[in-house]
Amino acid sequence: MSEPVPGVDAGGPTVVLASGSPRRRELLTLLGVPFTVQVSGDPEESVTQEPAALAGELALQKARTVAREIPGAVVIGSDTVVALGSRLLGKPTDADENAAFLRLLSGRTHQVYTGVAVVGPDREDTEVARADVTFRSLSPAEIAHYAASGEGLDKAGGYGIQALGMALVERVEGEYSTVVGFPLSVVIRRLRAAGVPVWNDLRGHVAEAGPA
Ligand SMILES: Cc1cn([C@H]2C[C@H](O)[C@@H](COP(=O)(O)OP(=O)(O)OP(=O)(O)O)O2)c(=O)[nH]c1=O
Repeated sequence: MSEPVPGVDAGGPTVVLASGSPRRRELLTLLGVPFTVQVSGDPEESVTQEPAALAGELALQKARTVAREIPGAVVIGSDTVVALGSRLLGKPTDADENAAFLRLLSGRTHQVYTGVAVVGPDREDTEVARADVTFRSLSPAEIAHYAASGEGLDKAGGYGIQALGMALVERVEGEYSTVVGFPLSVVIRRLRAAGVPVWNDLRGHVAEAGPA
C-alpha cells in the first residue's frame, strides 16, 4: 500500500482508493480526504454486457477485492464504460484501433458510465453516473493526429476529455467528472454515507491549496 496522501479531514475511518488511475487519485486528493492507494488488479470476467450495470459491477469487484485485504477500511473502487449504442469501447490496444474508435465517435453522441462502489466493514454501496458526450465531426487528419498522440491509449473510449481530447468534444450532458472517471457528486455522497468526513474543514483546505 502506498504512503497516505495528506488531507484536511483527518479523523474518519481509513480510506483506500482501489484504483491505479492517476485521474482518480488527483480528484480524491482535491477533495482533501486522506487516503492510501491499493490497486485491485484486473476484475474477474463480468456476467453483464449492459453498460451501466457493467460499470457498477466492475467498480464493486475492484472495491471488494481490496476490502478483503484491508479489513476495517473504507474502500472506494470505480470503473468507466464507454458505449456507442450497444457497442462497448474499451481501451484501444494501439493507434490504429484508437483511430477506428474516433471514426465511430465522430459527429455522434455516446454514453459514458462511471460506477463508484464504496465498501466498508458493515456496508456496501454502488452507484452509477451517466454522461452523454457529443463529438464534433472529425476530419481524417484530426483523427490521425489525435491517435498518433497516444493520449487515448490508456483510456476507455480512446480519448481523454481532460486534456487534448477536449478538442474532440462539442457537448457534454451530465457531470464532467463522470467522463474523467470519478463522478465527484457520487463520490462525496457515498463517502459521507460511509462515515468519511469530506470538506468538513474547507477553510484549512483552501489555505493549504492556495489560489489556482
Ligand atoms: C472517456 C475518458 C476515460 N478516461 C479514463 C478513466 C479511467 O482511468 C479509464 C477507464 O478505465 P478503468 O478500467 O475505469 O480504470 P483504470 O484501468 O484506469 O484504473 P483502475 O481499474 O485501476 O481503477 O479511462 C479518462 O481519463 N478521460 C476520458 O475522457
